[in-house]
Amino acid sequence: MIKMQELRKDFTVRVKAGRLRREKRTVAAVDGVSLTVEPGEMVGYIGPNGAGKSTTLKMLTGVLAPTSGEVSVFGLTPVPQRTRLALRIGVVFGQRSQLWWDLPLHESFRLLRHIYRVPPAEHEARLRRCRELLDLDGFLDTPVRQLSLGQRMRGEITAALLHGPKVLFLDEPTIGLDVVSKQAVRSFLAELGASGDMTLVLTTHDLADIERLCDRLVVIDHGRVVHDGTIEALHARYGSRRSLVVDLDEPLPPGFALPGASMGAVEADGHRVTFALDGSSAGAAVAGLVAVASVRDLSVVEPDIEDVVARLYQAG
Ligand SMILES: Nc1ncnc2c1ncn2[C@@H]1O[C@H](COP(=O)(O)OP(=O)(O)OP(=O)(O)O)[C@@H](O)[C@H]1O
Repeated sequence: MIKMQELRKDFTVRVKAGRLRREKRTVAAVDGVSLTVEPGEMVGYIGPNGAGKSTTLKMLTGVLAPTSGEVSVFGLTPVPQRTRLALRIGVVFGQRSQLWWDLPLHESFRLLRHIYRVPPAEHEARLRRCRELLDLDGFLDTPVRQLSLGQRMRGEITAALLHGPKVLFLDEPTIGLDVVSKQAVRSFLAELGASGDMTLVLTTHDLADIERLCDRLVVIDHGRVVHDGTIEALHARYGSRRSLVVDLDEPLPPGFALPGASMGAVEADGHRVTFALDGSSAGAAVAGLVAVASVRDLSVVEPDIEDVVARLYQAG
């Protein structure tokens, strides 16, 4: 459905070279990316600032022509076939609005129906679903320029879906949103993805988006793919482990060892101990522990994706 083969985008920039002189330099924003995305996948495309995420999305949606390599979406080449492609994809770029600034939100939706020539019944059905799930009714009559960022983003996502695309590209859909809007957007996208017939590619700096939404994580750095796989695969690659934190009535005896787990931090005079779960399940570790110690409280802590990704960026 989406194919990129050795995709590359160079920009020429002018950089300072001495007090007055400026010289031209070529920056490889995307440096040979090859990826295939199958129908129904939900792909998180992440990377540090300037890694090349937005540039990739712009090439996928026909905004920018690649310097070299190949890109196709539904078998269409985005730049020359941009109009045909636009009928089949939805695009949400935080900084570029597809809404009419001075018109009430519902007027933008009406105009989009005419532009895309969507049959009224289909338009109504899609809009109804978005109104319900994204809770739009409170601000449908408000001019777009008066909407909060979170309200506008909910409007943008609706606008991107009204013509019934099967692929949705989103660039930072939750950036700057308040907690409620963030939650609404995430739940909505999760439901959209769960339907199985929508392909979703999103860039984000918020890894909670990825954990909630994406079954595949592509990490890009300096224009190159440095990881492509599930979040679990990323944890496995970096040796991240779940940990078991226990509060004890009495400290453990000296030299205590728990099979399948290694002891980490010991705090509160030995009354709180953290074990990294190496191989065993949390249940087996807990059973081993309660057999020898009086456990007051415990929790299993999942590995932190922020940590793993930070390590990955550093390695990159
Ligand atoms: N129009 C442009 N002209 C010159 N350089 C550009 C242009 N657009 C992007 N770049 C450069 O290309 C590189 C990749 O930028 P891009 O916006 O794709 O990164 P990003 O991963 O989306 O970053 P961020 O997370 O900060 O949005 C950066 O070095 C950026 O400065």
